[in-house]
Amino acid sequence: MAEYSTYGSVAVLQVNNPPLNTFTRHVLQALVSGLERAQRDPAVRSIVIAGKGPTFPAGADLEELLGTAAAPLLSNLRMVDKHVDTCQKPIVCAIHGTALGGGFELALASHYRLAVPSATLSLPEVHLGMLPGAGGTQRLPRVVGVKSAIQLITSGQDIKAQQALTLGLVDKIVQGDLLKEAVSFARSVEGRPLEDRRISQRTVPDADKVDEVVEATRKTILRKARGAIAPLTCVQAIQASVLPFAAGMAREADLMTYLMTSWQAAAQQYVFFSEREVRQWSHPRDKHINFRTAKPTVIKSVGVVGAGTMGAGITISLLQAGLKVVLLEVNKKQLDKAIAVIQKTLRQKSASQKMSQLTTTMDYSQLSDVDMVIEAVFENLRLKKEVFRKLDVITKPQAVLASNTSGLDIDKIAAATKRPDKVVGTHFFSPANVMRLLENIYGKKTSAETVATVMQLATTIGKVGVLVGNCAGFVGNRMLGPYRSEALFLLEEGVDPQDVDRAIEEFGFPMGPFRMTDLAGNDIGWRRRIEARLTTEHGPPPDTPALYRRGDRYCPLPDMLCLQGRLGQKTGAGCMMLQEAKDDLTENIYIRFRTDGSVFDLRRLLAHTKTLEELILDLLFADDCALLAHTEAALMSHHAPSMCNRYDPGSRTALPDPVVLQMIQDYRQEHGFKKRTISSQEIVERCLYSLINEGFHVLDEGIASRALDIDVIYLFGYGWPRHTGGPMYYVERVIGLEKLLRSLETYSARYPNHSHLQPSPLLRDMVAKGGSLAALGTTDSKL
Ligand SMILES: CCCCCCC[C@H](O)CC(=O)SCCNC(=O)CCNC(=O)[C@H](O)C(C)(C)COP(=O)([O-])OP(=O)([O-])OC[C@H]1O[C@@H](n2cnc3c(N)ncnc32)[C@H](O)[C@@H]1OP(=O)([O-])[O-]
Ligand SMILES: NC(=O)c1ccc[n+]([C@@H]2O[C@H](COP(=O)([O-])OP(=O)(O)OC[C@H]3O[C@@H](n4cnc5c(N)ncnc54)[C@H](O)[C@@H]3O)[C@@H](O)[C@H]2O)c1
Repeated sequence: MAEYSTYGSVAVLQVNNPPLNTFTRHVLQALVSGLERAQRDPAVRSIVIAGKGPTFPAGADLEELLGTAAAPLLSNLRMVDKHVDTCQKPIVCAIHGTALGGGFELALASHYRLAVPSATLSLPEVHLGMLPGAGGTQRLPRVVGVKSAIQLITSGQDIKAQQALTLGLVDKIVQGDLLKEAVSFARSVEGRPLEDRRISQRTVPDADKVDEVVEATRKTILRKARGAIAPLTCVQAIQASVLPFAAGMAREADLMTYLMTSWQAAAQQYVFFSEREVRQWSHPRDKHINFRTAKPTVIKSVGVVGAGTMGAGITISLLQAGLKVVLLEVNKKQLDKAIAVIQKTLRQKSASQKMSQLTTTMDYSQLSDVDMVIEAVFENLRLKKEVFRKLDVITKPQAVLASNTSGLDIDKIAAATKRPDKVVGTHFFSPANVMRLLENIYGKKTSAETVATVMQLATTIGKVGVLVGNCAGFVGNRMLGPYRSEALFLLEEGVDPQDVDRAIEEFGFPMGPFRMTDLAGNDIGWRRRIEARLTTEHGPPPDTPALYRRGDRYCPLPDMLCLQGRLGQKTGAGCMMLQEAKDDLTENIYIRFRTDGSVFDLRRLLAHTKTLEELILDLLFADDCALLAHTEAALMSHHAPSMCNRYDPGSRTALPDPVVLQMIQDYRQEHGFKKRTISSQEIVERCLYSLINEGFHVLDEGIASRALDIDVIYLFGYGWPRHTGGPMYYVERVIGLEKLLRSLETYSARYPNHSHLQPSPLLRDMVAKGGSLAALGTTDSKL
């Protein structure tokens, strides 16, 4: 637990609790005993504390901190702190690996800190809904000042050894044998006075500015982590660092107790463990196929097809993980743009050697040797099938073929190949090199080996892979459907898009549904609805009532906006919408054919001949890249106005757009909707409860095997606020399943045509029988 040895006058205490040397009560007890022994032994004149194996202690053991062992753990932790802080012999911490939380706090309580260059230090407790409760909020500001301490503690960010040296958090970077160096360092400081080495005895350097700093950061925190109590509580504790040390420690302890007993701490710790548990996947249809039994294929090289927004991001992720990538694109201009984006991003990460792992091409035969292909072409089934047919012929037979589709049928795509067992969905989220989620979708014929391969790929590239079944929209986008519909219905009844966004953002989302649609592009959903024949490029399908589709309520407002060319703010850089362009609804889209230089009005072409998708497909399969480039350039030069908001040039701040507000008002009048006042609570409930209700359907159908899979998808892919634990956790632990059921019953009685408000049978069943979401997925009953 903590091995004791001596090297002449130096006692060495090595924490040995593999794999992370976390502090359990027994480890701490062993540390206390070791410190007492070293203090008692007159031959010992200095002490070194280190971690055995791969790391210095990574903090308190969460299983114990959260369980019944919390009290002895905490009392032992305080005892260690006291022993270290008052020790009359110099204590040197020798840091390697990750000195996190309580581990870093132990180091701060010691007199000297040495670290290897690769060491990382951090106080990540805020991510667990807590604060650094072993003196971290009191000692860190005494070294780096209140301003930096607030920044480091409320972000929980990593501090690399070199930065720690600059900040004065470590005294020396050790290049050679850490333990040997630490022992010799300890020997060199024996007998020196210790009072000025005790951080607890120092004063906070920027104490006079504390109120000013706190006020400024409080605003940022309120904006960035709306609804989360831990960051603000951390600030309160740090604020107390200007008090005498003992008073500050007492304040820290009180605030820590408050946080540890909060529902948010429990929610965030659930998130921590769920993020790890999703790796322990099992095939929902056959539990014998799981992370233990299925062996992944080794992937060393990956082909990426399509160098658009997603293709470029996916390529960056793969290169950063050290994989070889062949990036294929049919549009030369787009390829050049993607290369520039990739180069720039990797340069920022000073990873120039990674560029040498990239081959770019417009020739499919270059994919003949890759271990896997990830397709990221336009979201069109016909095109994707065509691409997979081609890939099936060109790539080696054992290569895995994955699609980054946002929701198309994986089985239909697989059917275009002679290797459906090797076809799988790998749904990345935009920006693909930043967003942590990888939603992996197995089809009917996807083999266990293929599933294991893409789940392993997620880990290799630092993503959180979640395995889900195949259905329209899979888990994430399918659940988003009802949420978006309900947001639109709220517009009909009287609220403005900004009201909906505000309510959802106050709940904790970084962006409400309308700002999100503006950012992603309103045309994405429009194309999907056109493909699903819910609408057409010219308006509702013939003989279709304006407000109904297939018997269900339908809000055509987004289609109407698209028809007016209000396609939303494109995600590409510098694509802010301009007011002048937005009001020009008569603007046309032109295609210039290279062959004869003639210009066609795309709208007229669409009206008389084909759909936009079909037209683009024809152009693609004309195998004339220059022609495609012209088409895309023409499409891009069209200044599409935003859907609901106005964006001043160069700004991302969404402003209400009077044109849209007027349009909604006219729409209400035309369809006889009476405007009424709607509370934020109703907005949040109707949007989020309908999303969560769909989550119950997803579980019922076995599309997701566990509630935690859904939570992880929403936390890592959709910006669901982390402090609430995810949609399913939140509803079960905070709202209560019974309350959810009653609310859905009330809303569905009021809106009988909103089918997504009808409570799911699984929810009813669970409320009736008192079942728990956590227990779902541990039996095969529903799968
Ligand atoms: C008045 C009150 C006083 C209170 C005093 C409070 C003291 C202090 O302020 C509180 C803390 O220290 S809070 C703590 C502050 N510290 C943190 O927040 C550190 C959190 N940990 C991490 O950030 C990462 O695990 C590392 C970067 C350490 C390693 O990353 P990696 O190499 O990718 O490895 P991996 O896959 O991530 O983990 C491997 C296995 O270990 C498991 N496990 C991990 N940490 C655990 C823990 N603390 N515990 C238990 N288990 C923990 C993990 O679940 C996984 O289990 P599985 O069964 O194999 O799935
Ligand atoms: N953009 C998002 O937010 C997002 C998120 C998740 C998933 N997706 C999915 O990822 C896929 C790509 O989306 P995107 O946003 O990157 O699209 P995009 O329009 O930015 O890029 C698509 C690229 O594919 C290229 N392409 C078209 N046909 C090709 C072919 N036959 N061979 C090679 N390249 C071809 C196009 O030239 C274009 O550069 C879609 O299936 C989409 O649904 C998108």
